[in-house]
Amino acid sequence: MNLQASLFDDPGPADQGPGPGPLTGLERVTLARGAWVDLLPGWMHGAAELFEHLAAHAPWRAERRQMYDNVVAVPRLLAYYGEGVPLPHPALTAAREALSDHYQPELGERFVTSGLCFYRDGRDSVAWHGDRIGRSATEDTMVAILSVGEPRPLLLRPRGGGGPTLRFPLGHGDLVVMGGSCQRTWEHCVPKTARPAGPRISVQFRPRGVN
Ligand SMILES: O=C(O)CCC(=O)C(=O)O
Ligand SMILES: [Fe+2]
Repeated sequence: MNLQASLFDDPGPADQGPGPGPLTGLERVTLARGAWVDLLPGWMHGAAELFEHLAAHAPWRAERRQMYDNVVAVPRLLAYYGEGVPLPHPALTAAREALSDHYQPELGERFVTSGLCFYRDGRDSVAWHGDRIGRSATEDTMVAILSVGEPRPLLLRPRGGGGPTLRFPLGHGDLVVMGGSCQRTWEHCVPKTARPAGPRISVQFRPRGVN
């Protein structure tokens, strides 16, 4: 059999569309103050196809927020899927369920909500914050983030200072999970950049009551 024929005969993973790989390669980085992050580059297969699907089909909203005396545009597009609301691609459902199965023994519950952010270019960003609305203000929890599209750095620093800023470039199907006290004792951001930056979509999976 020649190579060409064998390639056409083999319905490899690429023919099955986007989907998450195994979570066996996860690597944990232990941070100070009871926080940690788990990392798995390239977890989502077909990440480019998934990016195109989400960019075209998620119900993107451009939000505006009161900022002191002004109403300003939130510098990214947002979409949100609450508990029980079907996700816009089966690869995201598979990702959420795989994460839930993997982390349930440690987390004690499942990931149920999905927030999406679309960073169209380097002017889009999210400022320093912890996801501290709800139970995460007082309890350890986890927020799992899948990134598709071009990489943008996710930065982490201890809340209130006292340590170096860590930098994780995330895109192309990469997974990061922030765990332990990370939302209370650390902050994260995706900074603006003057350098050319291609579009990135992040999908944040969270347990009930964590925002
Ligand atoms: O886009 C990201 O990776 C981070 C998004 C984020 O921190 C949030 O939506 O709370
Ligand atoms: Fe966040």
